[in-house]
Amino acid sequence: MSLQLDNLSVRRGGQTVLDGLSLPPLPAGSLTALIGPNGAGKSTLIHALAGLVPFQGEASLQGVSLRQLPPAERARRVGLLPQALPQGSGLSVYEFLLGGLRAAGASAREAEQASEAMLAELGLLPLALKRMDTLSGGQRQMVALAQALARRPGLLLLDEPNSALDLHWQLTMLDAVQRVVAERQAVALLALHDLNLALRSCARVIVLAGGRCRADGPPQQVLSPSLLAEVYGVLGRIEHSSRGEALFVLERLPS
Ligand SMILES: Nc1ncnc2c1ncn2[C@@H]1O[C@H](COP(=O)(O)OP(=O)(O)OP(=O)(O)O)[C@@H](O)[C@H]1O
Repeated sequence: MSLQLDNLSVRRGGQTVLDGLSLPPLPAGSLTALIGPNGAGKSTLIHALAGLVPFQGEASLQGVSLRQLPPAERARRVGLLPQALPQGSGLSVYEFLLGGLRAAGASAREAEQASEAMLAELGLLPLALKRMDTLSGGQRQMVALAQALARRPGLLLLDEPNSALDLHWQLTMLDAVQRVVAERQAVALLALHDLNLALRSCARVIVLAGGRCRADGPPQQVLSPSLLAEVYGVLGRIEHSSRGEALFVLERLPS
């Protein structure tokens, strides 16, 4: 499985938001971070790949054009965690997961098994019978991610999956994403602002700015002080802890 983007462009509101994006294939089995400043086009790329925003050019998963997939097949193959989370509803968490799986074509029995297994794997069983409209923002994000993961799609598109999560849940969720992606040999693209999570969990980082790819490669190579200054307008650097972990240090604005 791999995801190929070739000359992908998106116009929104009369502006070119993604400008002829071509990338070496995104591999299966590991996480790719999509980083870049606010307004760079990260969510737009994720929405285009999920079929929510029209695009020019080509995007194909294992040689199959995403644009040509019928909606039901696309729902089966592509799992999306949007930045704007589902609003509360009267559904229970368990029913919400079941609904996502059924919409992606699972039988009732498959949906029940996959929902229970994913809630158990993520430690979310205590929330199973809670109504969606009684959850906190972070709990809703966990449940929406659980729904995307439970379907075990070939392409996972996660838009800031950790933005509402506390430290424990950030690691729980990213580790679960890594497990599912490795087991399923799925392609995973995660829009992230937290460079330390990109360093910890992602094999590759794509830096978007102004709708174009400014850098692409292993995080420790890509996240150089000069790139951070150019793309974000900040002074920052990567340091290594005494245990060898790469850590991003945000210093200050340039004087
Ligand atoms: N529905 C829309 N209509 C018109 N323009 C839009 C729409 N959604 C986004 N844009 C524009 O597209 C550009 C890219 O937005 P996008 O949300 O993809 O950026 P992003 O990199 O995800 O930003 P952030 O980090 O702030 O979430 C921005 O200039 C934004 O104003």
